[in-house]
Amino acid sequence: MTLNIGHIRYANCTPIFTALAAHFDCSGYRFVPGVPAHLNALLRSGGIDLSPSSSIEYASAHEQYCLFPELSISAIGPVKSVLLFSRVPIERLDGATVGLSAESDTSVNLLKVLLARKYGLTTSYERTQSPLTMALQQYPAVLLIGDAALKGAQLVGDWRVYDLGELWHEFTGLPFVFALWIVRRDTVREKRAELVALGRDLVAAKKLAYASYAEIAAGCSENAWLSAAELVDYWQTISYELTPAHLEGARSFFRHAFELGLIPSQPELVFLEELAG
Ligand SMILES: C=C(O[C@@H]1C=C(C(=O)O)C=C[C@H]1O)C(=O)O
Repeated sequence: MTLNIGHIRYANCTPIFTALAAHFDCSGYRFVPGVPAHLNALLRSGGIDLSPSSSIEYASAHEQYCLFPELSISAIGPVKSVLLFSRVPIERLDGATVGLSAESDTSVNLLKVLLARKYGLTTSYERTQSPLTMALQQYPAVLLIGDAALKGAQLVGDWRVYDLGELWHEFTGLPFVFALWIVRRDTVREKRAELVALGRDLVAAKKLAYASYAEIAAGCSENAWLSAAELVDYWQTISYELTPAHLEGARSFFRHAFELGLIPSQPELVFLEELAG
């Protein structure tokens, strides 16, 4: 039975997907590319079975989902690819309308939590698909994620750049979990054995990837716009683990999001192996 797996088409996912394809039998998998917001919608509707996807998507519909253990896309401090570009110091955004990446669901809510709780600001938000320099003519500040943020950081302009992983770490002292590996419970009922095998292979692929970042960087398409050394540095910045500290960071984010009315409830973090067969 085929497993339909979301593949975030960002550089942050390249190591694990490359290692999975290089070392494991992927003939039972169909990979569905997309940006996180698109993959979140596919997960919700059953268009895919599982994906590394926005942690807030898990929180928003957790009755439908469970998680793979030991895997995430997180940061313990700066992340390099979730950036607020701002024409004014962040403290001066009170009353402003901030432009938001249309690709993100977690980071837009992280920004809302930080501006409200760390800085005590009241702000409005609008989604935008405009390129950075155009968007910054329309909004005093713009949030980008993924490859668009990495590319934005290469531009020189009259703006400040705030790294949301770093701001969260300053605020809480905790890791921030941007993406979890989210699995539909429907799929667990139908394809548990395939999911267990994939979860095991992904953890092994992660470890193989750690040992071969330079080789993966040399062979991947992203090195057309980010040097191999910068890619390795980026992957070493990201934390792909899901330790108790990561879980504490996720719970803390969900608590703030719930208190601000951004999610309907505070979810339990339920893992695949905890679901009855
Ligand atoms: C670190 C990142 O984490 C991501 C951010 C996401 C979001 O904001 O919804 C979702 C998946 C991750 O790719 C990034 O994309 O730069």
